[in-house]
Amino acid sequence: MTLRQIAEVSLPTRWANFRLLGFEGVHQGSETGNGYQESALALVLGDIHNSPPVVRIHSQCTTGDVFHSLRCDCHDQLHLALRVIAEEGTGILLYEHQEGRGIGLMEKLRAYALQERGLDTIEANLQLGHAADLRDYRLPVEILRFLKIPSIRLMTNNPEKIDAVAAAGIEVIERLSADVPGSPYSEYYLAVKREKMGHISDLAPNKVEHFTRPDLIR
Ligand SMILES: Nc1nc2c(ncn2[C@@H]2O[C@H](COP(=O)(O)OP(=O)(O)OP(=O)(O)O)[C@@H](O)[C@H]2O)c(=O)[nH]1
Ligand SMILES: [Zn+2]
Repeated sequence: MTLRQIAEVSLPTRWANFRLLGFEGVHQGSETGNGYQESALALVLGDIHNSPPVVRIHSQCTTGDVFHSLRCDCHDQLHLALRVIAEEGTGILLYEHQEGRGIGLMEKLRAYALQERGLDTIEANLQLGHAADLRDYRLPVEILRFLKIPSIRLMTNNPEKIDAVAAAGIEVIERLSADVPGSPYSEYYLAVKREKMGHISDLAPNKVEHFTRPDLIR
């Protein structure tokens, strides 16, 4: 992958005055010559080279991030990460555009519709012909390399993110919990992440079997 920095600007927010860096990653084509491009944002605060910074790799979730959907925990996780980085005075939030665990927004809506008919998040993806999780973390890892970050404190409950960062040679010296309180609308979704996707969580209220129907309360 070839990484290109697009621009660096100031981004004052309610939490802190971040530096916002845009990046484009160009994946070289295979023998067919079909390459593709993806983009990501890095919100950077403070001196990230003084000690291993807090890093959050956040996957785009339009429904949660923009519209504050209660079906998932994304909105609260995004705010938690920005707040913790502001409190630490230093850190990096990487916002990558693999919406819907990589299937895209329209396919995620199709998956939501299937969930309203009783499937869980994994079953819905599979029914649509997708893997349970299509994401890879090459672009965020390349950005960390570009920023010359050898070791980090990673905020996540997803073991795959920890493994992807470590496999790329960036040391994860600490995992910070990404737990946020759920809602009645997200309980089932969170239980499936814990029990079927191996996500780590200190909040373990209900088991998947406890639910007689998906997380949708009409
Ligand atoms: N396909 C699909 N994607 C979903 C669904 N609900 C949320 N997402 C997407 O899931 C992504 C967030 O991933 P999560 O599995 O919630 O959490 P994570 O990023 O893997 O793990 P953490 O670092 O602990 O937050 C975002 O891209 C959301 O758009 C769903 O029901 N189906
Ligand atoms: Zn979400």
